[in-house]
Amino acid sequence: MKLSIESLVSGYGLLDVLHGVSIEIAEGEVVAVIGPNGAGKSTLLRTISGLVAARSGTIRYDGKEIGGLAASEIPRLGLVHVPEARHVFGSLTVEQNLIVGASAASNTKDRKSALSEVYELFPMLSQKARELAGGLSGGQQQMLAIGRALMSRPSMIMLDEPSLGLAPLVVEQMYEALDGLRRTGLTILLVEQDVYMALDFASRAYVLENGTIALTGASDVLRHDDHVRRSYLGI
Ligand SMILES: Nc1ncnc2c1ncn2[C@@H]1O[C@H](COP(=O)(O)OP(=O)(O)OP(=O)(O)O)[C@@H](O)[C@H]1O
Repeated sequence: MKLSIESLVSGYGLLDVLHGVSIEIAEGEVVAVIGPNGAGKSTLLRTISGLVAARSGTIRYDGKEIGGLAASEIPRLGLVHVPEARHVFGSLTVEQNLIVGASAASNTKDRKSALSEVYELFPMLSQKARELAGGLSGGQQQMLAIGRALMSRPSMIMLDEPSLGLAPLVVEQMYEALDGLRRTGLTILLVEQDVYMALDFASRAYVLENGTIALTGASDVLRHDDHVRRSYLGI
């Protein structure tokens, strides 16, 4: 397994948010986590990437326990997280923002080839390379945040609600761009409130409710599940 999480408990202060979550993602899989507001989806990604400490349970990445590692060590293992808040540097150009994402250990040649890979995936970023990131639209900033994460050449990426705050047409454009990313064979864990988009994009999904996995299955099966239809698809 690429990522294997067992009985994960985590939270903030006195509050437990995840109450024993177990999920598995194989190499090259595209998996979504869906669920209502406050279910703990972002907390799950933050715990995997070391921003929130796990209270118990195990998190294995490429077979290695990463549960106790610092947030700065995890991207070095090839696992990157694009958080909900995009945090692009508005006063830097698009290209400068991308360079910030390159691994500190990389040399100029590595950076150049990482840049051209990102530009190939997201041609819009290449067209706007010399423009200030602050002038980009929300959707373009989201793509920049994803492009920046790709600069370290990860083997797995976690995306937290890439559609948040974007107009429906922009969401569709962004998922078209993400389709190229999926076709590279990268392992992807996607947290998404837009359940239609999530089930279209991922081959499998977990439904997280109140900090526990309520349901899991292939996207095609979940799309026809009564609970998913009633609670998330409004059918
Ligand atoms: N930094 C924090 N400190 C304390 N409580 C937090 C913090 N971040 C989130 N929470 C609480 O943890 C619970 C789960 O939040 P989380 O953001 O993981 O949910 P979510 O499923 O991602 O929902 P959303 O889609 O609203 O982001 C919520 O009750 C939230 O209020």
